[in-house]
Amino acid sequence: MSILETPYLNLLKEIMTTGNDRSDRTGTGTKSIFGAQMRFDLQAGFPIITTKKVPFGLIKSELLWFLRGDTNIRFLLAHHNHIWDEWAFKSWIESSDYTGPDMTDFGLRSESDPEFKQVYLEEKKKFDQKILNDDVFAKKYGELGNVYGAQWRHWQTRNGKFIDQIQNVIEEIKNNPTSRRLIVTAWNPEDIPSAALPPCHVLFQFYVNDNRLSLQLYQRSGDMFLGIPFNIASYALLVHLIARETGLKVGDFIHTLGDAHIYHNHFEQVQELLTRKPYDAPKLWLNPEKNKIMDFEMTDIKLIDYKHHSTIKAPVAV
Ligand SMILES: Nc1nc(=O)c2c([nH]1)NC[C@@H]1CN(c3ccc(C(=O)N[C@@H](CCC(=O)O)C(=O)O)cc3)CN21
Ligand SMILES: O=c1ccn([C@H]2C[C@H](O)[C@@H](COP(=O)(O)O)O2)c(=O)[nH]1
Repeated sequence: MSILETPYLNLLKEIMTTGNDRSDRTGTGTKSIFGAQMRFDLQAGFPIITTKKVPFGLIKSELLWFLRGDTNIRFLLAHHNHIWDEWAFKSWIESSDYTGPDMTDFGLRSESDPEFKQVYLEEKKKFDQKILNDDVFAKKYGELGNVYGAQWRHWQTRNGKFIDQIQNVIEEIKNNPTSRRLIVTAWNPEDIPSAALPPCHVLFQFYVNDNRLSLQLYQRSGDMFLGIPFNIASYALLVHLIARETGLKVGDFIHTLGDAHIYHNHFEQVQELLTRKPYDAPKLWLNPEKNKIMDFEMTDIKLIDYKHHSTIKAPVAV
């Protein structure tokens, strides 16, 4: 059987050997190429990376969070998902309400200074607890602004109305499957200056052929080691969910990247990953009793036979 993650492994190799050395916003430094594409046949299995352990539970809770139109990290914390913490924490420590120890540049500093890392982890733990237990605090500091959930489900128009792009595209897929306008965009130029992190997965388009639903994503910036395995699994899951609601089978997921990069402090991890032999891809199980994306909960979504190598830890660039 062919190995589903081959396009991912090949792209890692290509960036390691031909990538440009570039400085970046986070001060970490990357090797990067511009313009790349991976294609995954979703009939052949579920494209989750097997050469390291990818925490699928976090991917499920993040996607359900987007689909709820939620932009507050409280829902994620309640599901033990911490992948968005740093960006909320940043707005907290930069606010005038924060009076704790100096947290300037906490991302990079905690990598080089173990003593500081302890102080930082303590502060972040307190922050997370406060988000979970204090409604007023959560409303003010758990909010990430107009991130994916907001743009997908309640894009705000000039005249104060809201557009539900997900509901609209589902209707269009059902009623007008050959449409070439089956698009959802998260990139709203008006919101970019105020966003904690401008959207990385910027725009996606659906395509229906032979009763199969395909999706192509344009991602402007991809952290190949940490972010991309999440993004691949997340969009593959989205195709399955929308296919379920529209009564279609799954087709391809095509992942198109702008700046595809590997951070300098991920090189060793990437080398280690590339020595590993991938396993056959698992299958996705969706609760057969559910048909509407909004009805899906964590326990309605499972991977069957996800065989994988061990976790490889890597620091996230903030
Ligand atoms: N530099 C950077 N890379 C990203 O991938 C990224 C951002 N920033 N900012 C926004 C989101 C948050 N994302 C993240 C953040 C952290 C992990 C991460 O640390 N993943 C670990 C597991 C974490 C855990 O188990 O809690 C991994 O091994 O995949 C992954 C994606 C993706 N995005
Ligand atoms: O879903 C995501 C979200 C973020 N990333 C990565 C890509 C970059 O490394 C950073 C974002 O930094 P920018 O300077 O805004 O490009 O996060 C990802 O891979 N996937």
